[in-house]
Amino acid sequence: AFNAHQGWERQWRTPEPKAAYDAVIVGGGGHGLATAYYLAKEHGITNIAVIEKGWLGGGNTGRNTTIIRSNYLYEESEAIYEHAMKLWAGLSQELNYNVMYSQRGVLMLAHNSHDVQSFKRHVYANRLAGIDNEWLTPDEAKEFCPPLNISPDLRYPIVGAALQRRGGVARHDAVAWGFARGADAMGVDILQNCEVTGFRRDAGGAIEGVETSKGYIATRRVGVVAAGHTSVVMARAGLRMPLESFPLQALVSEPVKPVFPCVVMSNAVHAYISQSDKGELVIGAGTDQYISYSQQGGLHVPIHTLDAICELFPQFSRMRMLRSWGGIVDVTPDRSPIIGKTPIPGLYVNCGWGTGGFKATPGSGNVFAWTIAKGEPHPINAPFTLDRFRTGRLIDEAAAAAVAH
Ligand SMILES: Cc1cc2nc3c(=O)[nH]c(=O)nc-3n(C[C@H](O)[C@H](O)[C@H](O)COP(=O)(O)OP(=O)(O)OC[C@H]3O[C@@H](n4cnc5c(N)ncnc54)[C@H](O)[C@@H]3O)c2cc1C
Ligand SMILES: CSCC(=O)[O-]
Repeated sequence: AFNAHQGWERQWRTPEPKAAYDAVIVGGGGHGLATAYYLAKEHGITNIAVIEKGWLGGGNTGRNTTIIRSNYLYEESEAIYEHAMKLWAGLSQELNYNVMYSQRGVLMLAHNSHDVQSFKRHVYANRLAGIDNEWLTPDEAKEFCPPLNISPDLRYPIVGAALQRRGGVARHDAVAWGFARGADAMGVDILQNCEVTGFRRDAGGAIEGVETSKGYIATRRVGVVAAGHTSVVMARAGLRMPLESFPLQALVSEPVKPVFPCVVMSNAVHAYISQSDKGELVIGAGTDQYISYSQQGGLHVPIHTLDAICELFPQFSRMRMLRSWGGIVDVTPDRSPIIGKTPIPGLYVNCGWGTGGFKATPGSGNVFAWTIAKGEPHPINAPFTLDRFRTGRLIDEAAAAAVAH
């Protein structure tokens, strides 16, 4: 808000680092800020620093297409994404900040018999878990989303769709700002433009502090929530992570009147689309197929996605695209996150959300805060161990992770 006397009121302080904190969160994205918020709010730990090398929300949290849903296959996944969905429902009230959460429905298109089998399996699994998901015929899909082209002449005709009516979108910036303002109000220091460059460990190997671009900070608890850079940060602690980082691109069109009622995703043609409250069509692509820490990608990827969008929604073929961008998504071999302890005492990690972690933001921060506060994982994130890649107890969500992988 603009204040005639103070100018733009600060939503959060810009403190200098203290010499020591009870906990440090590496990464000022939605997951990191949510973790700090819930550490303070639910566990009474307020002497915390969130250390962000750029500006808060400038990573994937501020670059994603904001799709929110919980229609994943395995019970472990259903639990964490549903935990998030329940927190999303009251998040604007919780933060006293309008995160513009809109449950407009997420429609996942089936284009072939494999898609039909896969999505129907998700529908049945979700219903067994008490999660809404329903199978639609092409005509029913078009009734729910009138712009959809269900002509049998399509290169990849639509043969059905899975609809999660509770799915939707939210405003990504507001999520970061809301958690940042709430955490700051409880005494959390958010240190922007400050990069974690290393870790210090005591004689027993436990964490005793972090090196940063603004000097050393002592702490016995560090939570790394660095998304696409997690592998880089954890390597500085001597840990090699089962992650690969890829560019994932998105783009927006010129703003138009409300024309698109829901979210539509298509795995087969690598495209997903919704319309922002400002009127832009928000369009997402699949990942570029090479490992990179660039927040840009190849032009061929959005062009391929726009081909698919124009075939699915011919009325958009003359829309002008305003801008495209990329983020760096950290992908695990089974497309499920890693949230928990590491082999280094005092070092915790929350990563591997790949192309689909925005939807988990409040749930992820909530259970990661529990894990850091108590030194043990919450039952909801307990299955998402780093060790599963050694034991083989994988949680394979490649199908549910959907379009982008
Ligand atoms: C184009 C695109 C579209 C997407 N669409 C969706 C979607 O529709 N739905 C969905 O659920 N998910 C989506 N995602 C994925 C989602 O954005 C991410 O999984 C999620 O936002 C990750 O949140 P985060 O807070 O962990 O990461 P970020 O928001 O990336 O935060 C990590 C932060 O760590 C900081 N950092 C890194 N290294 C250091 C260091 N050494 N020191 C200090 N700070 C450091 C970074 O600067 C960054 O700000 C999409 C991603 C992209 C890129
Ligand atoms: C970028 S894909 C979005 C999702 O996972 O719902």
